[in-house]
This record gives sequence, C-alpha cells and structure tokens, in this order.
Amino acid sequence: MSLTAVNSTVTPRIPPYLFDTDHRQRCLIQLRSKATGLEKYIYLSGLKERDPHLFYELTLNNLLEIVPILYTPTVGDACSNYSHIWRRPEGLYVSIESKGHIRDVLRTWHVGPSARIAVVTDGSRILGLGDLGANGLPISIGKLDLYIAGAGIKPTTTVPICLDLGTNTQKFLDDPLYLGVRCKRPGTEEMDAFMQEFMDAMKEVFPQLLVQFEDFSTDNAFRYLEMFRSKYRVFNDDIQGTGAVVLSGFINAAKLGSQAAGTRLEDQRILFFGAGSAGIGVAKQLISFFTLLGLTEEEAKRRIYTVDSKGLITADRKGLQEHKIYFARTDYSGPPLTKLTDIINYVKPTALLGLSTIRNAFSEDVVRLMASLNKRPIIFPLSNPVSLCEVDYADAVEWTNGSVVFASGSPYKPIEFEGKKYEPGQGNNMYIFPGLGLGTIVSKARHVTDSMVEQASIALSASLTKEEKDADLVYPRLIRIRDISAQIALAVVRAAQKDGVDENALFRNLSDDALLEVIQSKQWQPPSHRSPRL
Ligand SMILES: O=C([O-])CC(=O)C(=O)O
Ligand SMILES: [Mg+2]
Repeated sequence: MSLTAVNSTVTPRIPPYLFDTDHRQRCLIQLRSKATGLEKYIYLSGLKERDPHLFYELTLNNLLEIVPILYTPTVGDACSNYSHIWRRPEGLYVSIESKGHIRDVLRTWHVGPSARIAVVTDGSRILGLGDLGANGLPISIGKLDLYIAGAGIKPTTTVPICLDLGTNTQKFLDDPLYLGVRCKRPGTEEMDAFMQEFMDAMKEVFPQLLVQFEDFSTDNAFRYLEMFRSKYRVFNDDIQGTGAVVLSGFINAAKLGSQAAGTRLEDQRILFFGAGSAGIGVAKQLISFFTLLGLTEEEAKRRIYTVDSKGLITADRKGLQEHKIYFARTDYSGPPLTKLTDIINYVKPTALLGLSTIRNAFSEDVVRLMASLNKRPIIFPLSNPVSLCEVDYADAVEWTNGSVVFASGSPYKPIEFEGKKYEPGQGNNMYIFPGLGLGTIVSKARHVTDSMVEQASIALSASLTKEEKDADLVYPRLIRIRDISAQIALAVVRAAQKDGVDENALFRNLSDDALLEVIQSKQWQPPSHRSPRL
C-alpha cells in the first residue's frame, strides 16, 4: 500500500479502538516513558496546550506524581533551561522596553477583565537558583497550575507573568538562545517607576485581579510588598505564603516536641539558618505563634535567633540590612559566632529551620547535636529545589535515630528505617497560596491583610485528620489539597470580613457550613475525558 498525502478537506479516519482505550491511561504511559524530569515537564506542557482539560484531570488524579514536575523540584530545571526548551508563547512577558505603554501589553492577554489571579515574578531569585531573568516564567505558570488543581480556580481566569527587566547573570546574556532582553537589571529608581506603572496598569486592565508576587530578590520582595499592599490586592508568596505554611507545620511540630519533652509550647527556641525574604518572612509569622500563646511581641522575639552567611545576627554588627534588624540579638556580646554547631550550643534550639539554599548545611554533626539536645528535634530544611535542601530526609532520620520532626520545602518520599516507616512533611507554600488566593477572590477582599494570612495558616494546621495526627504528620496529605484549600479559603473569608476588607457582602450572613459549601461549589472541575478531542 502506498502512502498518499492527506487531503486537508477530508476528515481523517479514527481507528475505532481509540474510543475503547482510556486516553488518560495512554497519556500517563507516555509521561512515564520520558527519561528525565525535564522531558516529563515538556511533555506535560505540550499536553496542556493540546488538551487543557485532560491535563488538569490527569494532574488532579495523579497529584503526587505530577505536582513535583510542574512545581518544585522539576520546575527549577525548567526555569534554568527555559530558553532552550521553549516551544511557544505560554505566558505574558512585560519587558522594560514597554515602559510608558505597559497597559497595551497587558491588553494583549486573551483573558481581559475576567482575570482573577496573576502570579508575577521578575526572575531575579527563582527558588534558590538565583537570577534567571526571563527564564523565570515557568515558576508563574507552575504556581497557577497549583491554583487550578489545588484550589479549583478556573484556568481561563489566570495570568502568568514574567517581568523581563534584564538579568545580572552573564551566562544568560551570553547565551544566543536567551529569550529575554539583553541588558543588566535597572537601578532602584527605574525599577520602582516601572513597578508603579505596572501595578496601575494591572488594576486598570484586570480590575478584579489578585496579584501574587513571586521570587523577587529579597530587598525588592519586601519593598514592593510594603509599597503596594495597602493600595492593591496583592501578597508576596515567599514572605507571607512561606511564613504561613511554616507557622502551620511548626504549630503541629511544636506540639509533638513539647509533648515528648514535657515542656510548655512557649518554651520553644527557634534557630533560623538563612535570613532572606523567606527566612525573615517565616520568623515574623512565628511571632504570632507565641503571641497566640499569650506572650508579648518582645517575649516572642526573644525566642527567635537568626543566622546569615556571617553567623548569628547580632545588633552590634555593622551594615546590617534593613530586614535583618528586627531579629538581631541584643543579648549576645561575645566574639561573632559563625559555626553552626557553636551557634546551636549557645542557643540550644528546639527547632532548626533552614532557608539558606545551602545544600547539606545541616551536616551529621549539626543534626546529631540537635538530637542530643531534644527528644524530638524539629528540623525543617526548607530550601528549594531538593538540590539546595539543607539535609536529606533519610539522613535526618538516621542521624536522629528516627526522633526527628521533619518538613522540607521540596518533596521527599517516605522511608523505612530499622523496620519502621517514616513519612516526611512538605512545608511548601503550595498548601497555603491556593486557599489564600481562593478566599481572597471569593470574598473580593480589597487587600490581603495580616490576619487573612495568619488565619490561613491556623486553618491549615487544624486541617489534619486523626489518622494524619496518629502518623505524627505535621501537614495533611497533599492528596486532600482541594478540601484543605476550601477550608483555608473559609478561614480567609472570615478574616477578611472581620477586617472589613471584604466586598462580597452576600457571604456575611452564611453559617460556616453553608459558606464552605458555596466555596466548594465554586471550585472548577475539569470535565471528564474518555477519548481524545478530535
Ligand atoms: O516554589 C516553591 O517551591 C516555594 C517557593 O516559593 C520558593 O522556594 O521560592
Ligand atoms: Mg517562591
């Protein structure tokens, strides 16, 4: 039989067996046949373009397998290589060259005024991978996929944005395939003016939008949050999302730790290894853990120690960056403490939290020392992706003889140690931002207030089932993310109402049960697929 060119006016014949085979199964097998994480990422991104409903259904039905590809850790590889794996436009670039007409660029996005949520990065600090410039777009896309899968936000109301403002990473400027503008990043004044124009234009073009700032370099992350949070519907995921998720896991971990030690919850002493936007964001959020227990802010602050690349942060250190001053210790006057084991011996922490992006910073010495000081040492190596994690789960279990209360930023698999199964926690903002966003959107909150973030965190910590508590987990199982996001959204709506920032008055008179039902009914579901779209 000879092959002839297909006449495009003739509908190709579809083999009948296609209708008998579950195409979802076919796609899963295709996905699993890819050898590397990056190839899987490329496959899924193509599937999303060909058949978005099928893509989201597959994601929802195989969360534990697919989320680590769309999101941390594999999204880190996708970002690092984005200019090379790029296939087609799939998000919105707003470049420094569009200064003066940013609103026209935003209007090119197909969604228009019905947009509800944008994730915006400037690529300057992607995960712990540094300044990736225009290669940062997949982080916005991945976070929005989690809004869709995890909270049930409608895909057509999302806007992934990368601000293309140049990069200070020479490797990319020299790369002939680099997608972004080839210049160094602008100075503060030019950047601030750009951000002001951008945020004004966002409000004009997408009036109902919630903006999530993502992976801005530390100083800018704090500055833009402060500049914009009372004027626009905006939050910063690395500061507030990470803060809330860690607070939530910490509340549960502290209960386990205190129970084992027979001490009070407020006796916790927390050592932060890493004092960037995430470290300080989390430390600030933990203040509320202690104040909820009745401590004053000053007493709460004294329970927290921060460490950066120069060692324990003390108030007498010269040239301390603005965001580090609040937690700088005033009660230590000896020679600078730089070695982590020395710092631990001085502080005697009950909890060690890593936000340093330094791989294996929690060495065997460090972990064993924590175990010698605590019956249940709390160790949260939170840096992303896994390649930058402060300690691997298996090591943490072995070096503490199984006593560790562990949560990492990126996923680890359960392990067996001396015949017993151990399950790690994943203290990743993906537990918080989908529900926080959903609650903000449905309540039409004008701003994202501190108490909305705090209540999201408390709702997450309270969401564990008895079975999850009995398994000593500090976070619920990811598989329940939709329900958890709805519960978080409920808490966020109530907090918005208390703060008087909600503009959806309809929800005020509903009981919690009725409101939860309304929220769940608003969660988008992919229509079921049995055969490929033809
Ligand atoms: O995306 C993640 O996995 C968590 C996060 O925001 C970061 O590490 O910057
Ligand atoms: Mg981030």
